[in-house]
Amino acid sequence: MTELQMHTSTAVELRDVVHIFGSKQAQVRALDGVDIRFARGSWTAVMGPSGSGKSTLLHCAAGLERPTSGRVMLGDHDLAGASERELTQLRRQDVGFVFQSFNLLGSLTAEQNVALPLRLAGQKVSMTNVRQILTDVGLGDRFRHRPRELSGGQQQRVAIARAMVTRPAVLFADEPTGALDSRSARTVLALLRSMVRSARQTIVMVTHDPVVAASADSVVFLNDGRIVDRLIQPSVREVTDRLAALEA
Ligand SMILES: Nc1ncnc2c1ncn2[C@@H]1O[C@H](COP(=O)(O)OP(=O)(O)OP(=O)(O)O)[C@@H](O)[C@H]1O
Repeated sequence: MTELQMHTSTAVELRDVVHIFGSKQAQVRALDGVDIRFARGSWTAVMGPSGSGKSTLLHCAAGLERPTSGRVMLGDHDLAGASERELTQLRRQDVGFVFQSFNLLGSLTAEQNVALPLRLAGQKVSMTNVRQILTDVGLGDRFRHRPRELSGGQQQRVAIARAMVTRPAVLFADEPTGALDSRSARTVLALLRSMVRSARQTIVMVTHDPVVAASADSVVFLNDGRIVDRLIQPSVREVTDRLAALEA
């Protein structure tokens, strides 16, 4: 049995999801009937041309955006029926995010930023654990630094540490290696792999980089708000070729 075949349960599922932005005169159909299932303990990269709907897919899957129609299941929870309060609770307990903009709080140190999701969820904060995660992302000597005292790549790693600290069932990441040099990117990709392998966490990641995408178990391709292909354990070359064909 392959690693992929062992994944039995579903972490996230989108069923016929449509998402329309804007009013009648200027409507954009960002997602146009998306059906996809992300198995527990799997790592999926989402790729596609600019404007194809990748971020919208991530936001709908994570419950940050309510789709215009269709259903989103997060584990056993149907997000369509969830109240704002239930959604907030789900996001705090079951979901981690890494955004392109990092979203760190400028007045807090790196370790305070990482500890924040635990505090918000009312969980006990172990500073040893927080510092271990910061050390894992290569910031063992930056615990007390504030975001403005860190480089863009270091801030991105704090954001990754913060998303990992609650050990979320699903981690959603938008360009998680976008601001990193190739060495830091490799460290982060190895961390993501270990989350999937040892803790059976699920990762859904948007990326423009074929090398990063090929680190995942599978790569989903979007075009004009529709899923047009899915490659299982592709090579960098296969990803590059498929993307080039879509962007042509
Ligand atoms: N808040 C919004 N209001 C109106 N249109 C939007 C909004 N957000 C996104 N869109 C439109 O929806 C479509 C999909 O956007 P989305 O950000 O999901 O694409 P993407 O594939 O992530 O793009 P990129 O690779 O450039 O980040 C685009 O045409 C975009 O202009």
